[in-house]
Amino acid sequence: MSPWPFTPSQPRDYSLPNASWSSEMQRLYEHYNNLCEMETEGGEKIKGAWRRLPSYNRSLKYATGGQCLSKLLQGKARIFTRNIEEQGAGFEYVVFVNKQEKTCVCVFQAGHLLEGPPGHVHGGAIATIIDSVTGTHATYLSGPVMTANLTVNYRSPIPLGSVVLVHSSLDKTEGRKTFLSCQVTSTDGSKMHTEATGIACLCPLVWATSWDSDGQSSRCGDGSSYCSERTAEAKQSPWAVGVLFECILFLNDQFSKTFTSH
Ligand SMILES: CCCCC/C=C\C/C=C\C/C=C\C/C=C\CCCC(=O)SCCNC(=O)CCNC(=O)[C@H](O)C(C)(C)COP(=O)(O)OP(=O)(O)OC[C@H]1O[C@@H](n2cnc3c(N)ncnc32)[C@H](O)[C@@H]1OP(=O)(O)O
Repeated sequence: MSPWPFTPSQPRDYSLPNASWSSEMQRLYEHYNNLCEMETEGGEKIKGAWRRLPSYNRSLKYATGGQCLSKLLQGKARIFTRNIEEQGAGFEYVVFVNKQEKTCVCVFQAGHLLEGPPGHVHGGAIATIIDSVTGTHATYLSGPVMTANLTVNYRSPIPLGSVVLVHSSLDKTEGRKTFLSCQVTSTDGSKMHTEATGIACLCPLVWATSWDSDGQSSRCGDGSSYCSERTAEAKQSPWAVGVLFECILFLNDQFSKTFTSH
């Protein structure tokens, strides 16, 4: 055992295949994964248009500088979609983004703990996966965001255990706001299960600090500036932002305790 309590551990990436994945889930994972890397005529491997985003079960633990404080302050916190231990019982999903097209696709297999109507996925679980995919997409494009608005239209029920595709696309950006559209379809695209639109709002702190030294805004609605590269993976967040978020969460917790104990 290490004498140092904050020794970094290797995070588990929850978006990699596991034994619960159906053959369809596995097939689609391989399909998009193959698009992440291309082979030239000379046999050289180059980056493809798509990129798989890793996924962890805690939001700040793996941010640079976040993992130390998160052991103290966020011991029991878990990302909602990754908090069921049993493989295949909850949300099994993997997210891929296409940087050039500013689109995003998630391969989603819904487990038995997500039941709503008998044999079908709960509407809240569908909204959750949509929120997670559009939130991840907006974060990739614009930086750390909060969902300000999510409008969901349920068109046809999703059978439990089935695999569906969650497509997210960028409609526009306006100041701090990123507007996205989302469709949940069958894997062959023939059936529309759910349609949604959402507005993700860049966190005030990030907005306030997203100015380059030359006075130009570096916020990145066009997905081309620095934040698109640094935000999708929490690992790449600046440590100061991680520490600040942890402190905000800690203070918030302390205030809540103070007010509920009287
Ligand atoms: C604690 C910090 C957490 C930070 C997270 C950091 C990193 C994330 C990292 C990785 C993410 C990876 C994966 C994502 C996975 C899951 C995603 C889950 C996402 C969620 O599950 S997240 C929880 C639910 N979410 C909330 O809990 C938000 C509660 N809310 C607020 O925190 C405020 O409401 C806020 C911040 C949204 C805005 O507040 P504010 O004070 O900063 O700014 P303000 O009100 O001025 O709005 C600015 C402009 O947005 C327009 N606007 C505002 N609200 C609107 C609405 N509803 N409809 C249409 N437009 C709206 C205004 O009209 C104005 O527009 P304009 O600039 O044009 O005037």
